[in-house]
Amino acid sequence: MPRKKPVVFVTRKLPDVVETRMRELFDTRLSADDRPLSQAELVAAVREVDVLVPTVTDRLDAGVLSQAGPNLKLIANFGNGVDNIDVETATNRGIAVTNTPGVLTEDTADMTMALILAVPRRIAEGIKVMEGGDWAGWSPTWMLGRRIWGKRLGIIGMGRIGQAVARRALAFGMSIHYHNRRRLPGEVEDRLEATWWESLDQMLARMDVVSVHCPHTPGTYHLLSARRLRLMKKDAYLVNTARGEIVDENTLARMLEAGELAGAGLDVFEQEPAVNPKLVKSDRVVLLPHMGSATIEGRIDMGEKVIINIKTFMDGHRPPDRVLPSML
Ligand SMILES: NC(=O)C1=CN([C@@H]2O[C@H](COP(=O)(O)OP(=O)(O)OC[C@H]3O[C@@H](n4cnc5c(N)ncnc54)[C@H](O)[C@@H]3O)[C@@H](O)[C@H]2O)C=CC1
Ligand SMILES: O=C(O)C(=O)CO
Repeated sequence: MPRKKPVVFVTRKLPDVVETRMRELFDTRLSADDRPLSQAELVAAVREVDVLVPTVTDRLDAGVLSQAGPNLKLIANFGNGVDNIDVETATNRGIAVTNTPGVLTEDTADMTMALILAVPRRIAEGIKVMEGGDWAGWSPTWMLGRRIWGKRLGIIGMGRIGQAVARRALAFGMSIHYHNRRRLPGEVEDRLEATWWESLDQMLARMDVVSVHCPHTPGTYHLLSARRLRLMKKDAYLVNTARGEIVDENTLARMLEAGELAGAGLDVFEQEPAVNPKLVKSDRVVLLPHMGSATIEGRIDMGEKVIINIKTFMDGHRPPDRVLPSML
């Protein structure tokens, strides 16, 4: 007799090709309307299904997980960051967690590099001028930004995305500096011409551009606290495509307003989709709606990873992208 297909609940609309394959392989319940689920809706889902496929917009906290039914064995996150899931509680309850690392590295690094270029070179302001029909012609002293070449880039979290950003920035003539939980092997440092800073505080005080690429965990919440943001040079720029919670957004907004930092490029925010109104008003920032990994190719690759993780797990093997609390 053929084995019963696992019941898989997908919280958001995924690319058609991914949904089609999921329907072929699993007893798949797709999102009826593409919107974040409420906590009550998540509870209803985890009570019933074998596998949940959430995204960054679904908060699977201890409260929700405590109500999981006996069938729930896997949370296969459609996303790299797992800060939307209480991995420890899930693991303690015998629910495995997987994510989608690697396939969105290059896309997110591209978007980061775009912000590293866009903010100092005032690209968004230039676009506004053109859209407003306000261009009075070239002038030697108008719309001057800051040169990228020769500047110091400080990367916080030199993992997959951090290193992919370093490769790009090196090609733009920036000098690469990084702070990471662990120092990289010598050959990787040599290839990236990267300087390691054991002290984040010391690195922050010397960089022209700081780019955030560590995960959001209890240990990195407000890693860029008010105190640390104030260590940055007044003419420095901050770029964050990791998670909003890593930066004290209110302090950042106040500092930008007061001219205590030159600018910021942000793809992620503390209370998404809400954005601090001071940031929205500021000419010193480029804001993006969490679109670091938003390519058609990337989203299909993420879907494939989710499918492989579910299939491997359901076939009784260790899924390739298992996340354990000790990894966070
Ligand atoms: N904007 C977007 O659309 C996307 C955002 N992301 C975010 O990017 C993050 C990083 O992704 P990957 O590079 O693939 O992860 P990764 O695990 O390869 O790299 C993270 C690095 O941060 C380091 N780290 C951890 N805690 C640290 C700390 N306290 N101080 C300094 N370094 C620390 C780790 O040692 C590791 O080297 C994800 O966790 C996710 O939140 C990921 C994909 C898309
Ligand atoms: O995968 C992630 O971590 C995201 O932020 C969305 O791609």
